[in-house]
Amino acid sequence: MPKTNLTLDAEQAAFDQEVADIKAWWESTPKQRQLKRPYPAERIAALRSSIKQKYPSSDMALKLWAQMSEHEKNGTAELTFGTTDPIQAGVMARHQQTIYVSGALCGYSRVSQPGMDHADYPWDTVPGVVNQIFRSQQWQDQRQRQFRFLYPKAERKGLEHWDFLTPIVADGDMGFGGLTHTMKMTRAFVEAGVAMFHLDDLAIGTKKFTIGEGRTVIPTSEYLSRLTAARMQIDIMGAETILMCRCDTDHAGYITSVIDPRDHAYVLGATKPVEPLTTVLARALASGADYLAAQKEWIASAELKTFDGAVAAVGTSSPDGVAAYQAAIKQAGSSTLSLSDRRALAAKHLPEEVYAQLFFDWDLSRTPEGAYRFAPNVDAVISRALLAARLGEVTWARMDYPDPSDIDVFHKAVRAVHPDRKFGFGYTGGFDWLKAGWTAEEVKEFPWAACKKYGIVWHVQPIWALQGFRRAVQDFSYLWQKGGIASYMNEVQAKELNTTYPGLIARPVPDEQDEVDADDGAEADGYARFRFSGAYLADALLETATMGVEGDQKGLLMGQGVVRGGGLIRLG
Ligand SMILES: C[C@](O)(C(=O)O)[C@H](CC(=O)O)C(=O)O
Repeated sequence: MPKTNLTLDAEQAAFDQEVADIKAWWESTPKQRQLKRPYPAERIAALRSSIKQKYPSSDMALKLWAQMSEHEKNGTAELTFGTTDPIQAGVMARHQQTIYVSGALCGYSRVSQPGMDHADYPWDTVPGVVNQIFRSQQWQDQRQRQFRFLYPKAERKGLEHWDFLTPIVADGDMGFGGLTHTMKMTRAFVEAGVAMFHLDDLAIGTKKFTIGEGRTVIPTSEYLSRLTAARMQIDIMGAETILMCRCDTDHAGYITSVIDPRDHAYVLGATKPVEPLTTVLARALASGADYLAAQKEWIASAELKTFDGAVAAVGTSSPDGVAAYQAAIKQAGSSTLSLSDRRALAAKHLPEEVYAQLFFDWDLSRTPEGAYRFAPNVDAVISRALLAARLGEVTWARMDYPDPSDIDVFHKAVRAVHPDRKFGFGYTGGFDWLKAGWTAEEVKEFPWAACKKYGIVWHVQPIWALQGFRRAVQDFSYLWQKGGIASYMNEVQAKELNTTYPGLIARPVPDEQDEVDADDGAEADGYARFRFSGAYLADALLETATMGVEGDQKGLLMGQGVVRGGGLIRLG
């Protein structure tokens, strides 16, 4: 017995309509048109549930997209920083257009078991923090709105009016597992209200670059599948959520697999017939020898090189053969050539006796975890970013070091193919710009110059709450310890009571000015505190909820008359 009344014809018609709607949506805006999905609309329609939902994430994404487009047009940029705290996020609304929820910060402080930036917390941790911040933004927005409507129209123009609904950009790290983890995380982000999140190409469980061990990335094909999984989930939800394709290949030290020929040019192998590294390391461990020293010694003995490097080294006696090889791989599309294609071209272009001396073995240098050694250059990052660009609207090449040449070459190369591309840029806490070759003047101008020159419209200092907030807390803790309540009163309270933070103004509603002026000082102070706490929103809610209650009972229900003027909505 069928369990639904839907006829086959009606089911098909609804499906066909859905497919047509999806196709029209994908063609409807430049934001959508730049995406080139590897799957058809029919697939997405079939993967959807029949209940259509609308997500605030779409509103926030479109708002962010408009902000970034405006920056791009005007040669300006958004500068934000990382936080995980709703209160800080609310204050940021004054000068920032976006909020960044950093994975490193979440792992440090928003989990039951804190740790460093290793992305080893559950996949729903960052979406959970985004959700909390987004709800608090909505509350701030609601509180401000109600406060504003305590004033008649003419007087509202004297009040500061902030946009608390600041689009949230979040750290999706490497998607936290297999593709279905990535989809679940994506769904959680969309449901949480995120405007944009980034996904990178780091390997799962090996994010440890912040302690200098070298990053491990995944093959290009796996990175693209990861991004596709996220895009697909966003499409299934019919959302506008922006996907930022972050690439961490710059200076990565390892790659998990060599399944994708597009990575082969950068994989290192032993060019001497040495023992496998794993054998040497196992022996060192068994004998109690220094593991790192054994590894270092092995690396020196293996003379690690890329295959092209090995060809160049062995071919010093045959510069013509090497040049012919290099020309051949260039002609064949160097960045996509597999190792066996390269070997065949080396055999063809090097003299026989030179080719016979060529030794290259990338298995010998695999780590005990099975990863291959990797030596990518900026071209590798460009190739990945170009392939990823069709799946996400914004690009970020995460760099360990602000190398002026890499920054320049990377952005120009991607823009040469996608002239309208928007980029994000992250500053790590340890960037030493002057050491990297920038002048003080260039550093000062960087955020704005980078927009005009490269289209970098969104800049983030992700870990401000580690460096900047720590500093602020230290300063205050010293002040409080030394100066007690007097310094609190002068340095904190006095400034805050005069704050212009919308809706937290210690200012009475105009109609009641006289009443307050007539009050004795204590009451007036109480009134100010009442405003400061923002309690008027609760009073307005109570007042509205008790509108049907008569006479004296009303005062009781509303809590000893605390509502005095606080909740009355004046529309004028
Ligand atoms: C942005 C980042 O992913 C983060 O977790 O905040 C980190 C920050 C950092 O290490 O400085 C990153 O860039 O990987």
